[in-house]
Amino acid sequence: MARALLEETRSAVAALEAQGITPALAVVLVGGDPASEVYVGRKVRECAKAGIRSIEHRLPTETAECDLIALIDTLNADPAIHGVLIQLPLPRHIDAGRVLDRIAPGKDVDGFHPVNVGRLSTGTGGLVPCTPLGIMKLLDSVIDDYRGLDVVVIGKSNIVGKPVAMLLLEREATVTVTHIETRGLPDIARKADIIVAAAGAPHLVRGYWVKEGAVVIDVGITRMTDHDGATRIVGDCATHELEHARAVTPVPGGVGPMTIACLLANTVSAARATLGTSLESEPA
Ligand SMILES: Nc1nc(=O)c2c([nH]1)NC[C@@H]1CN(c3ccc(C(=O)N[C@@H](CCC(=O)O)C(=O)O)cc3)C=[N+]21
Repeated sequence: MARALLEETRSAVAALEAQGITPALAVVLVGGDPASEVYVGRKVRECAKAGIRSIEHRLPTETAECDLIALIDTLNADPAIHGVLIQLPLPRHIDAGRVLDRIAPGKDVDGFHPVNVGRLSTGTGGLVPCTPLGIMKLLDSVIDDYRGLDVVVIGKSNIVGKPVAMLLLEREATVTVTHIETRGLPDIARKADIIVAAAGAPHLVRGYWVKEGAVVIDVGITRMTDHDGATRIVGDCATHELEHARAVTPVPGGVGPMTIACLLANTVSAARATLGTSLESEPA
């Protein structure tokens, strides 16, 4: 599915090119967190394949918050840049909230700006966070009517848990948002037609938590080191115990690649949205 979405995005990029717009994504990485390096590398590579121009800004860990803000202002003001992504986590001395608030909402391809969060919670458009968007596309491939379905979201993050709950509510599912402090989680989960596991707790969701025929989305990506020193990525679900589920997303190779494909799709949406406005704001 991620490959198909990237293919669609490539066509959409070509169509925009024909109208004189090359979609461009600025990716800002502060510090050298190894996982972030991997993700940013992947984003930049996929952009190239899709024909999206990507501009990497790598700043040292000790970058002052005001300098990062100044960079965001520059990117906001640059009409050739359509998307701005600040890779998280940021170093501790930087207030991530203040930084994300500074991104122009129309360029906020992560959908983390309060304006986009508000739009999502009122169902009034805006840019939607990439992981929740990818999760909905995955779910849409097996579910066509969400009305009245019981969904249990495990995890209450601003990046996954809360926004995916909003999207599912919009489809009139009955959504229960839980987290690691929730009491009786296995019993709550067992009622679900759909489980979205986004707690960042490896193999949290066991076989007996999952109802026969449920659809399970595994958002976890915990890096583990084996006895032999090899690293592997472990999800939030004990997938080998979920043979009775209707469908389970794999880790790796499930939600992660969809997240990146949706980031590119959001960049194209942001670029397309400038078409109407830039014509109106240009002097005749
Ligand atoms: N501003 C911002 N936006 C993000 O969207 C964002 C972020 N910061 N910080 C970190 C998280 C994490 N995230 C992932 C994206 C793709 C994979 C992915 O493609 N994973 C592969 C495996 C990758 C690997 O080998 O490590 C997979 O699941 O198959 C994983 C994680 C985006 N994030």
